[in-house]
Amino acid sequence: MRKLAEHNIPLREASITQVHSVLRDGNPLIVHTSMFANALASLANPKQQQQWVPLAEKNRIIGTYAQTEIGHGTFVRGLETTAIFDPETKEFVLHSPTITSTKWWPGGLGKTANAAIVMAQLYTQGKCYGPHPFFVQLRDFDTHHSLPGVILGEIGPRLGINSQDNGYLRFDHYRIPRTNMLMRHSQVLEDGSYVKPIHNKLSYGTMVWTRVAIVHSCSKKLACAVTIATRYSAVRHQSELVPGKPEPQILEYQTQQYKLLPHIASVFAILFSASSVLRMQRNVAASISKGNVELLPELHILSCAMKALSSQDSTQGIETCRLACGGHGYIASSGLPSLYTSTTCTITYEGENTVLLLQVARYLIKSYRAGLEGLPVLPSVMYLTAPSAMHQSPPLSNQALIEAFRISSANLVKETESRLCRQFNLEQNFHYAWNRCSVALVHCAELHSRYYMCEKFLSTVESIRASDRVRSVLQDLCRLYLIHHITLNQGHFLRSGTLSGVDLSTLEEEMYELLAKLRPQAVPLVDAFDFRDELLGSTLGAWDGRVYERLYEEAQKSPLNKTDVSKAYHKYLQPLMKSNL
Ligand SMILES: CCCCCCCC/C=C\CCCCCCC/C=C/C(=O)SCCNC(=O)CCNC(=O)[C@H](O)C(C)(C)COP(=O)(O)OP(=O)(O)OC[C@H]1O[C@@H](n2cnc3c(N)ncnc32)[C@H](O)[C@@H]1OP(=O)(O)O
Ligand SMILES: Cc1cc2nc3c(=O)[nH]c(=O)nc-3n(C[C@H](O)[C@H](O)[C@H](O)COP(=O)(O)OP(=O)(O)OC[C@H]3O[C@@H](n4cnc5c(N)ncnc54)[C@H](O)[C@@H]3O)c2cc1C
Repeated sequence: MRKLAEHNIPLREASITQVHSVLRDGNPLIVHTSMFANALASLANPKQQQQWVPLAEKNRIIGTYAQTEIGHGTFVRGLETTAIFDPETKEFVLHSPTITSTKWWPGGLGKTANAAIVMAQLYTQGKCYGPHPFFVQLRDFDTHHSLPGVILGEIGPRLGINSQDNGYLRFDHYRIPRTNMLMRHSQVLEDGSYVKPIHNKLSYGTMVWTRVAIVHSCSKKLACAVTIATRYSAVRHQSELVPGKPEPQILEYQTQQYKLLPHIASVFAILFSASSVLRMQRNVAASISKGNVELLPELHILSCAMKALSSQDSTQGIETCRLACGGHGYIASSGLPSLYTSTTCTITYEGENTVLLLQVARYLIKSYRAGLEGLPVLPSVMYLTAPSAMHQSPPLSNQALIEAFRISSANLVKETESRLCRQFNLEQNFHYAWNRCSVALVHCAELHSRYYMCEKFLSTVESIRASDRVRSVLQDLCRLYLIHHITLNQGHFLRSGTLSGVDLSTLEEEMYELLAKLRPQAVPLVDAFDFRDELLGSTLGAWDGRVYERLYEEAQKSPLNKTDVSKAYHKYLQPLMKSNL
C-alpha cells in the first residue's frame, strides 16, 4: 500500500499491481482494492464519493463486496437480506431473516474489512424493488470491534487463497442512514419514493467490471505458470530420445512441446481479448455517464464469455504446466500449486462459468431469432444470420480458419435453436425446453466465445507494431492457437462442413511442424513476460535455472529439518516402535 501511494496509483487500479505479487495464497485487501473501490466509483453518486473515497484511499475504510449468501450466489434476484426503508427515521433497516440469508464468502469480510457494499432487497412504501447496493459500516473505525446488530466471522479454510479471510455476515435490524444507499443510478427519496435507474442492471456493474479484471488476471496467472514450466523443461534432462545418446532436455519431447506451447499462445489470446473487452468497457462507461445504455447488454455478454473462457483455459493450462513438471510440480515451492488454487476459484466466483455461458447462449439465441426476423442485432452477433464468406479466403489460411469458426458457431446456434423449438413443441414450456437443451446451449456459447478469442488474437497480431522477427513468432503462435482449438473442436467443423477430414489431417500435420518450429522460441517467449524471480516465487522457474540447488535450499527451510530427530519421534514413533503392535 505504501508503494501504491509512492507511485500515485489510485485505489481502484491497485489490484492490477497487487495480483500475485505480494501474497501468493490470496490477499485480504484484494476485494477492497478491486470490487469495493469500483463499487464506490461506479455506483455511488458524487456526494457519496466525496464522503467515502478519500477514506478508502487512506485505508481508514477497508471494504468488501457482500452479495453472496449461503443460500444464493448465482441467483442474485433470490437474495434474502432485506433493506426496508423507515420513513420515520429516514433510515434503512438491514436484516437477515433466515439462515440462508447469511452473507457468505466475501473476501476480507471475516477479519480485515470494517465496511462493505451490501447487496440487499430494497423495500420502500411496501414494495420490493430487488437487489440494491448499500454502504454499510461493520466495525468501529478505531477499535475494529464489530458494531451492535452486525454479526460476522470467518468461514474457515478453503482449497486455496487462505491468506485471505473470507467471511460471513448477518444483520439484526441494523439501521443505516437513507443516504447510505448507493444512489448514482437509482434513489430512494426522503418520502420513501423510488427513482428508477435508466437500466435495471446498472447496479450489477461492479460484477461486470470485475469479470473484465479477471480476464486480465487469468492471462497473468497462466503466464507465470508457463514461465515456470517452460524454464524447467529447458533445465530438466530425462530419459533417452535416441537410445544411447545423452538425456535430452524434456522440452525436446514433442509431447512436452504440445503441453506447453499452446498455453503460451493462450496467454496472448487471453491478454488480447482482455484488452479488447477493457476498451469496450471504457466506452460503455463513458456512454452510461451520458445516459446511453444501448451497449450494456453487449458488454455484459462479452464479459461473461471472456471471463468463462479465460478462467477455464488458465486453470486447465496451469494444471497442465504442473503435470508437465513431473513430481517437482507437486511441491509447493514450485509455485504451481498456489497458482492453481488461486486460479481455479475464478471459474466459480464472479458468476459460475456454466451460468455465465448460459447467459451468452441466451443472447445468441435471441440475436439469431432477431436476425432472422430482420430486426437489428449488435455487431458481435451479426454473423449468426449473415451470409458466409468462406470462398473468399485461400483454403486453410488464417482468415479461412476464422471463417470456419464463424460458420461453425453460426451453424451450432442454428441447430440448437431448432432443437429448442422441437423441445418447446414437446414441453409447451420455454423454460423446461431451455433446460433440456442447456448442454448444447453451453457448447454454443463456448464455440462463439472461442471464435471471438481467436479473432482477437489474429487481428491483434496482424496490427501489432513489432519487428518482422517478433511478428513472425507471434504469427506462428497465433496459427498454433487456431489449429489447436480447431483440432480440439473438430466435431463442430466436420458437422458444419467447413473443414473436411483431409483438412483436419493437414492442419494436424502443420500443428506438429509448428511445435518443432516454435520450440527454440519457447524460453525467449516466456522470458519476454519479464517476471521477476520474487514474483514467480518458484524453485523451478527462476531466471538462472538453478533448479536443483533451489529445491535443495528450500527443503532446508522446512520446519521439520530444524532438528535431526523430531518431537514426534519421542512422543509417538518411539512408543509405537517399542509397543510390539
Ligand atoms: C497489466 C494487467 C495486469 C492484470 C491484472 C488484472 C487485475 C485483476 C484484479 C483483480 C481481479 C479481481 C479479483 C477480485 C476478487 C473477486 C472475488 C469474488 C467476488 C464475487 O464473486 S462477488 C459475487 C458475484 N456474483 C455473481 O457474479 C452472481 C452471478 N449471477 C448474475 O450475475 C446474475 O444474476 C445472472 C447473470 C445469473 C442473471 O440472472 P437472471 O437470468 O436471473 O437474470 P436477471 O437477473 O433477471 O436478468 C435478466 C436480463 O438482464 C440481463 N443481465 C443480467 N446481468 C446483467 C448485467 N450485469 N448487465 C447487463 N445486463 C444483465 C440478462 O442478460 C437478461 O437480459 P435479457 O432479458 O435476456 O435481455
Ligand atoms: C474464493 C471465492 C471468493 C468469493 N468472493 C466473494 C466475494 O467477495 N463477494 C461475494 O459476494 N461473493 C463471493 N464469492 C461467491 C461467489 O460469487 C459464488 O460462489 C458464485 O457466484 C457461485 O454461486 P454459488 O456458490 O451459489 O453456486 P451455485 O449457483 O449454487 O452453483 C452450483 C452449481 O449449480 C449450477 N447452477 C446454478 N444455477 C444454474 C442455472 N441457472 N442453470 C444451470 N446451472 C446452474 C452451477 O453451474 C453449479 O454447477 C466467492 C466465492 C469463492 C469461491
